[in-house]
Amino acid sequence: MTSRTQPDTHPDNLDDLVLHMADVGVRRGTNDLLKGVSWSVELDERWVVLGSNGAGKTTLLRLAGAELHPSTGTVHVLGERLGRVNVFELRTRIGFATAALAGRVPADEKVADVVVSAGYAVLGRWREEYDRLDTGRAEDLLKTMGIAGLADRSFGTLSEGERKRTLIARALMTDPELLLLDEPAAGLDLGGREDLVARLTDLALDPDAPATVLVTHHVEEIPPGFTHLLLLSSGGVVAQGLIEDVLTGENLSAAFGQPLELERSGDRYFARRRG
Ligand SMILES: Nc1ncnc2c1ncn2[C@@H]1O[C@H](COP(=O)(O)OP(=O)(O)OP(=O)(O)O)[C@@H](O)[C@H]1O
Repeated sequence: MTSRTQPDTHPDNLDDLVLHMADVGVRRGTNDLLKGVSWSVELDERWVVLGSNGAGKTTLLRLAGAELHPSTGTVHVLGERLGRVNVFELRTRIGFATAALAGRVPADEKVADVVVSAGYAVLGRWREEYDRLDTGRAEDLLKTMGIAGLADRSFGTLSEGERKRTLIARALMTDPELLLLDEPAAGLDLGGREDLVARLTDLALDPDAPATVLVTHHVEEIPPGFTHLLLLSSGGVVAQGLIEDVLTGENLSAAFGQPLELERSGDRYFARRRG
């Protein structure tokens, strides 16, 4: 089992680290949602967080998004320690695309406005005046995500895949220093998934793109270009490090609690139960 050297509690290279967690636990009642998690993400890294239902992936991402505080241990996000920083300011530097956010977008909101309103940290355009630079950037992002033609449609009329792409465009609108994507391919059909994987690969390979963390249940959804993998199980880290080192049948079997074999085809991965 491969594991990167665990970071210290007080890293001296904090400036190069987008995320740094040291021996982090999140406890609710008697449940440990996360325990003993130590993890760091550098500026140019693109991480996949993989694990079964209930493994703690969303909890980990919410810590990274400064939406949650740890019960134990320390979390630094963009050099700021949670608990000692104004999280409202910190969140403006983070792009976060989640299904929970999709549920809060008003159904009659125009797609272009869902994206552009991120600059004002609001959902639902009201009286803000957006300048030409903002609307131009929103148009470019919709184009990058392949949905420029939907700019005037209302969000409620979009398919699942179109909604996911709109929310990724919104997450990128503020030019964030950290991009967090929670199960971006969940609910997509095969074509939609493959299209999204290709777009996320383009993003991963763009040297100007922010450090990115993508949560998924499926190795098939790992976009080529992503560099690192953290495997979670029952709130703990099974393995972490470079994808080519960490993504093995042995580690997957440990993370998902059953004998799994992994196949690699080109730069994509496939997994199935052994035997
Ligand atoms: N407030 C809470 N109180 C108690 N348990 C909680 C609370 N919030 C989450 N949990 C539990 O913590 C565990 C981890 O949840 P989390 O949403 O982080 O998992 P996940 O890996 O994202 O799961 P999924 O893949 O199903 O979305 C789950 O078993 C969940 O039921």
